[in-house]
Amino acid sequence: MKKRFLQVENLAQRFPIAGRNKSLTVFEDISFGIERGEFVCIIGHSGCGKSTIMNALSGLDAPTEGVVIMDGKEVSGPSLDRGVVFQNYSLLPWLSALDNIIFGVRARWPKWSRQKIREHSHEYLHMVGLQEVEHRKPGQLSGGMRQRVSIARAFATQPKLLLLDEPFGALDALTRGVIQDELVSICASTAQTVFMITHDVDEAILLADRILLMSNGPEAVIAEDVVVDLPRPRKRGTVINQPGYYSLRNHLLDFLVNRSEAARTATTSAAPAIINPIREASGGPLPHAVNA
Ligand SMILES: Nc1ncnc2c1ncn2[C@@H]1O[C@H](COP(=O)(O)OP(=O)(O)OP(=O)(O)O)[C@@H](O)[C@H]1O
Repeated sequence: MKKRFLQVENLAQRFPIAGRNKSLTVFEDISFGIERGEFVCIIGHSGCGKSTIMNALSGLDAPTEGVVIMDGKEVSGPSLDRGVVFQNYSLLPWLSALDNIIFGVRARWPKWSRQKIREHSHEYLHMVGLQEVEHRKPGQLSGGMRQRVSIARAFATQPKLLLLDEPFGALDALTRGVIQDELVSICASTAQTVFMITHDVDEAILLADRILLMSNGPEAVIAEDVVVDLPRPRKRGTVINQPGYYSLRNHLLDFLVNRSEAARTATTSAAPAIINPIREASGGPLPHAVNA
């Protein structure tokens, strides 16, 4: 079997239940892969185990069983090869926006000169449009600006894999849209490999090459590996006009509303079924949108 850049093999996670001689099986026998340069989103109801999978990919937590192999090496702890952006920004409050990025860049390339580190960090602050506020500390920035600094810092360290855990969850719709557009263009220009958790079906369609659909927990499975067969570059305002957009969107919503519970017992194989709703629908008329 062809090995992908990131290979997740038979992952299981169990946590002891306090005061009981039992454990909680969050998921078992999860396998999937990601190609270099791919953008993969994972969607599933609250508590199904998305963050637990991300923790295993980042190396922050060891799985109970199974392995994660990145670029031929087993993930056995955190590494600067993997950048993580959380919902709550995790910036250092005593450093300016620019110094927060410099901090990450210096850790990544300790032998670089001060000037090179500064220029490189500047470039990424510029990329997210924050050059005007480089001297401000996180407490003097809006939530959206703070999240842009986090994203700039993560991209500036050029990790082999970028892990995004609902990075826009706390932002208002307008700011979220602006940063999504930035993410689309940064990913297009850097071919960054990304694994992202989101609850937002439209965001996943805008950004992803593939969307993994997770059944409800406990004992969750990745039931489907949905191909997002829409041309790039995608734009927020026009992607909805692409043929097949609503077939894809309805497929995802139908899973979340109607199928995510039963999928847990219906899925028998560790590798999820590969589904291409756009291609499947291309022969017939497009269905109407489901109200989200
Ligand atoms: N350290 C831990 N100890 C015990 N149980 C845990 C631990 N971490 C996670 N869990 C449990 O594992 C399950 C999956 O949690 P996880 O945070 O991965 O879900 P999620 O899909 O990311 O949820 P959400 O969308 O709400 O963030 C939950 O039932 C949670 O309570």
